[in-house]
This record gives sequence, C-alpha cells and structure tokens, in this order.
Amino acid sequence: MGKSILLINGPNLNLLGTREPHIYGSTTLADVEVSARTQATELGVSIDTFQSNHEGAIVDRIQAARGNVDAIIINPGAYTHTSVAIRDALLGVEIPFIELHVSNVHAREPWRHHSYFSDKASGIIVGLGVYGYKVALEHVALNFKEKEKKETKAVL
Ligand SMILES: O=C1C[C@@](O)(C(=O)O)C[C@@H](O)[C@@H]1O
Repeated sequence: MGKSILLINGPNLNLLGTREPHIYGSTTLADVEVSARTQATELGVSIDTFQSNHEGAIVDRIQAARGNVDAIIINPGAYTHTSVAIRDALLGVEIPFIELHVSNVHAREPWRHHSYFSDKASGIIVGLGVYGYKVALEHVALNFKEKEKKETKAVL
C-alpha cells in the first residue's frame, strides 16, 4: 500500500500570497497545494491538504488521520506559539510530523521563538519561504523509501 501524507496549514495561511508579502512572499496557498500534489505524484506518495483558521478543526483533522496517514507536515501558524491542544493531538495519534514555517520565526518577535511542537517534531523547516513545503515533502518521501529498503533487507 502506498504511503500517505497530510499537509496541514493553520490560521491565516489561507491568505498566503497576499498577507504581508515582504515576510511570506507572493505564492498563494492554492499554488503551494497544487505543487505539493504534483510533487507527491512524482514521488509516488499520496497527499491530502487541509487548512483551517480554527484550532478545534485542526485537532479533529489530526484525529481523523489516525491509522490512515503515515506522516504529517504542519505549519501551525500562530497556534505554533499557543496550542497545547494541537500538540496533544499530534502526540495522541502517534503520527510523525515535520513542523514548517515560511518565515524565519527566530529572526522575528521573541514570542515567536517558542514553539509547542519543535521538541516533538521529526524535523523543523524554518525561513525557506514556500520552498520549505517542497523540501518537507521530498524529505518525507525519501524517508519512506529508506524505511522500505530497511524493511525489505530485514525480510531477506
Ligand atoms: O501565521 C504564522 C506563520 C508562520 O507559521 C510561518 O509560516 O512563518 C509563523 C508564525 O509565527 C505566524 O503566526
């Protein structure tokens, strides 16, 4: 069975491309999601995308991923700095996740330096602009392949 990835974008990321373009660039979320789908097909994995401005909706989507998603790529937006509930959901479903930020949060306001996710993330991508989504997806897909290789070797 093919591997499946869930890409989650949190609050205000629906405004990507028009929101503070000097910080977040001019690529829209729709562009990001279309590119991610094309890239996933090329990499032989399946991908679902989800964006919400609501904490509970993100928690619900993560819970629904239990048992049918192999990895999550999440840009929690401002919830990065506030949400114990989303952190707990990710830990509860035991799905490995990559934390991603379009901007370099460490070069911004001090309160953006703390994340409720970083100590539990498999990896963190910060400040690469929307290119970060591409890097995240490629990393996750390569990781699946490495794992498969190891499993095949163990069986042989
Ligand atoms: O909404 C966002 C976007 C963000 O996660 C980023 O992608 O750089 C950084 C957060 O601090 C901010 O609240």
